[in-house]
Amino acid sequence: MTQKIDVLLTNIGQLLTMESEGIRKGSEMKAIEVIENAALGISDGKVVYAGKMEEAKDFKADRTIDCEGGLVTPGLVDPHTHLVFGGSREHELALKQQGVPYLEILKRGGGILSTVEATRNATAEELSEKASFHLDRMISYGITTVEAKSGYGLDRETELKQLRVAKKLNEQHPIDIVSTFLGAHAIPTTHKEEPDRFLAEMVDLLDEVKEEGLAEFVDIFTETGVFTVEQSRRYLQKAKDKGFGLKIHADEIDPLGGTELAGELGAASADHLVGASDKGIKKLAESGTIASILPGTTFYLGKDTYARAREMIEAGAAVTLATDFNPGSSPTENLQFIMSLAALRLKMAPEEIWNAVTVNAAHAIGRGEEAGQLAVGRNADVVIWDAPNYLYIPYHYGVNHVNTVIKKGKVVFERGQSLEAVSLS
Ligand SMILES: N=CN[C@@H](CCC(=O)O)C(=O)O
Ligand SMILES: [Zn+2]
Repeated sequence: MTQKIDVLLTNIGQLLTMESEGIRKGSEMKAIEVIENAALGISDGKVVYAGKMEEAKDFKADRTIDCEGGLVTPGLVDPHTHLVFGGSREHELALKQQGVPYLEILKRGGGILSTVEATRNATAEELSEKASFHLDRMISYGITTVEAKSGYGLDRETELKQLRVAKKLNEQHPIDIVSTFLGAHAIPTTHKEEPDRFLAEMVDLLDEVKEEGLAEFVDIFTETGVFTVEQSRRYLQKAKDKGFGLKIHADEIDPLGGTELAGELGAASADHLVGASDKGIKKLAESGTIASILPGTTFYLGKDTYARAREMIEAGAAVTLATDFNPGSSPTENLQFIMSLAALRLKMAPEEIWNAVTVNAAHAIGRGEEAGQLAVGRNADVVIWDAPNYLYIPYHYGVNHVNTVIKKGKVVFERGQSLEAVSLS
């Protein structure tokens, strides 16, 4: 019997549904379900069919999209970005080339602090227009859900301004935005000698952030010259008591022990982890805190040592990957490039990489039940790729392989001609 639906994707060479009951940890990250010669049915913004093409004959769709034998996957989830900020920092590239370290630029009042100044000076409209431009680019790269941190205000007014911009964009833009309060991103020059007083001011802001529904998570930069592990523990415990989920910029540059702290506090994720200790890795595996690895940042900071993803996976931890999109240490919206770095530098297997940017990424930002999978009944957030199979995306690096992006059943990005599929057929 004929069943009327809104959209039917036909002629899918490989369909990755990424169906998973929960977070994928350790060896589970190798699991991947591939349906060949598949079709995907969508109605009212939800997936109504994901299976073999020959079993989809009874669907009558308002719109049919021929995927030309290409790959179809869930929309990608980027679980760590600094989306809303003023200005840009291209002038820092020359300093980096001269060998000036990232933390030294910050110490001189540049780095994060220069973006703080630009963000304080920008109007909400200017910030929104700029962030919207970056969101459009993210969608074009296949990202349909993104986390966005504040942290370029370091004062009440500007932190709230950033978070309100993100909240409004979440309502207006097709992409789903999950907000994190990162008021503890750096010590402002006004509080240089009084980091504890500064953290107390940020704690005072938390009730307001909660009441206005401006953030679900609270994050802190635990790093040499920024906040100590002890300060981070006290700060995050207060945030946890107020009902926020936790995240930590942990062991990005110096191995201070932020990874252990994330596990100890039951954080949703510990992010960066380049200097994570053996003890920290063990703690991640035991605690269920997701290891959020940001290889684009290591690449852009010109480091040779990357986070020990293999050891984390082998210890049984769940790994996710993110762009860390920000104006200083990782100015890119291209999560596909991050997938290539994960293959080449982190030695992650393609199956692990796909689990990292879908299932685990969604869980890292509290969207495990909605995003990152194409099971019947879930949101139809879908990417149609100009690529013949899932191995192809990390392999052919540095370019955009997206053909079409569908968000909650609506086409939100279309490249038009399927260049790769044409040349690959
Ligand atoms: N390390 C701290 N925060 C960002 C960088 C922010 C910036 O440099 O503007 C990060 O995750 O890399
Ligand atoms: Zn970050």
